[in-house]
Amino acid sequence: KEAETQQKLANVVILATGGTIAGAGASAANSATYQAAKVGVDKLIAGVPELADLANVRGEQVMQIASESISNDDLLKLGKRVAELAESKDVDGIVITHGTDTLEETAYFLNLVEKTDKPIVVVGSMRPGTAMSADGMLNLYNAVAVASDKQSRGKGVLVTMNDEIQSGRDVSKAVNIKTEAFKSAWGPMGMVVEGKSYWFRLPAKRHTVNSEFDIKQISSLPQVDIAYGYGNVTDTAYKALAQNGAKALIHAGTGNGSVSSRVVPALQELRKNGVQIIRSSHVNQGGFVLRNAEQPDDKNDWVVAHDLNPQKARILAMVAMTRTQDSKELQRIFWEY
Ligand SMILES: NC(=O)CC[C@H](N)C(=O)O
Repeated sequence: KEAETQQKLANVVILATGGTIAGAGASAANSATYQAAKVGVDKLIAGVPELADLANVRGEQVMQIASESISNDDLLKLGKRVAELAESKDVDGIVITHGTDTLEETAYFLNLVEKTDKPIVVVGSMRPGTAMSADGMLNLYNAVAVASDKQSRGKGVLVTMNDEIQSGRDVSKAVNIKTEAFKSAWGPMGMVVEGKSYWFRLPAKRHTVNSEFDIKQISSLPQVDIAYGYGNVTDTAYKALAQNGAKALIHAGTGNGSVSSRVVPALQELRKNGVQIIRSSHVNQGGFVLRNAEQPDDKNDWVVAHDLNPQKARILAMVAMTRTQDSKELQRIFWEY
């Protein structure tokens, strides 16, 4: 009988990378003061025995770090392992446990480069498993539920936090400390309740199987950096980043990606020297940058990031620049993904 149920259940692999979902604090009252990336994947799985009702689950420890320390090489390593598993006949879905600080970057990266329609779900938690009202167990249960559900196929990389199913492209950490940390300007795609998914929206942007990018063809990512716009800003950071080897600079601009008159000449000069300039907005949850609004992008030969926040714009620029150095092509890619 047990063998029969196992056959019917989906096979889900949990790739663990660290973060608070693998965190541990000294006392149950430590919801914010604790060490991330302490608990191994087998212990995480053993902590939620109900996972066995949803899927045949097995775990792999890909790395064990706090997500603010994830490097481009880590992204490539994870992306390549996801692709290998997605090709395997006996894998139906993949869950990635991840720190929440850069979860949105990894989810968007995978959304761009994984050529599969199998569900890929990225999940984290805001409180360590040792804390009162820890959220990791339920978030993980929901992630495995979504990853084992055929309905989740072909919808791009997903994020399950706080009972919601979010698009990995759109979602961003908008609140810290609280468990309702992840929001999208365009709303969640659905809800997951007691192991069942309820869908309401589909992504309109190109992703996974419809993407022109493929992790198998990417062996390194170019250096792309971010500089922040604010009152009284100088061009020091922009120049220093370029001097240090940045192939593209993401301007984390004020408002609709506006650029201070003290910074404009440096960015024009850098573009002439071959550095791509990409204007985004650091407005929380709703930056929206249009070409030639605020700055003459056609004249300057700059690119706009549209609704992508600066950290997501960095991911797309890196992936795009593995294929093209042409600013018009880059702009097309920024409209389509
Ligand atoms: N809630 C979290 O996961 C944050 C922990 C840590 N800073 C990380 O991103 O991995």
